[in-house]
Amino acid sequence: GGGGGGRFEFQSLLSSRAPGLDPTCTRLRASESPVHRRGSFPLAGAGPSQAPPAPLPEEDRMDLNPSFLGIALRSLLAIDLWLSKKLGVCAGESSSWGSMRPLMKLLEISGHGIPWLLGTLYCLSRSDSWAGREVLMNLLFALLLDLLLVALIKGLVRRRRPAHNQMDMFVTLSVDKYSFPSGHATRAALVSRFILNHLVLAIPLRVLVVLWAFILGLSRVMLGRHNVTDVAFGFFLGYTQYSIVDYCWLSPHNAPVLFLLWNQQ
Ligand SMILES: CC(C)=CCC/C(C)=C/CC/C(C)=C/CC/C(C)=C/COP(=O)(O)O
Repeated sequence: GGGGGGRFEFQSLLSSRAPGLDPTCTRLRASESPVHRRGSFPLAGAGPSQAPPAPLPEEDRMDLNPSFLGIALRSLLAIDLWLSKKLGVCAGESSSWGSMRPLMKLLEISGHGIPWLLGTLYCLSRSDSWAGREVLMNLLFALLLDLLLVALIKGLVRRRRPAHNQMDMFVTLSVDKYSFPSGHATRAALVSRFILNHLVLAIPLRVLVVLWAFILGLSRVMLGRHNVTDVAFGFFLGYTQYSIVDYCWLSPHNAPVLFLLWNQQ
């Protein structure tokens, strides 16, 4: 509104902030906005001596000054969605790189939980040395920990997979309808760090392991399964999981029962 009434309304909103409200941002209460107040204008009787109004429920407020962190997160999210859409070049058969889709799906299977779990169990059953069994037992523990943590975070965050994803994945768990974090990216980082630390490999093979992890992560975005941030956080989580496994390293000294039980198989 124009004139003194309008100016007074503006001042009263700034100076009579309710003590319970966030002091870092000016909140405009919906019921006090000029739109809602149209009937009660001008505020001649509502002077500064009047007691501050009681805070309204959260849903009745509007942030005029979102925090720097909020703006940064929203911007990151917008860039994430835009970049992920641009990189999703194998999301469908008719996409620009649609002919590469079968290769990307082969990569997908190379990082799937089932081949890794079954492969580890098979090697454990064939291993005839204590040292080999110890490493494989820890790899099994790492893979199971990974499945558990990823399922937990996916269930908590519940971020939907990108709209351009086709849900045609090989055996999934119910939480795999969610995309944050990428289970393939966590496994890629975890398993490659594990292999690099526990297998003696020639340099070209070590490079190949790192390349596999990186390309597997990239293929998740190219297939349209994930946004870039799902994969980036997946790599971080998988890398950290290895540190947890290394810290809790199972051995015949700290987990004798586990090793004895396995030996009786
Ligand atoms: C064999 C043993 C000891 C236990 C089995 C444990 C178990 C529940 C295995 C399930 C494996 C499974 C179906 C994993 C899902 C892998 C997957 C599709 C992840 C999704 O990856 P994302 O990158 O799309 O997030």
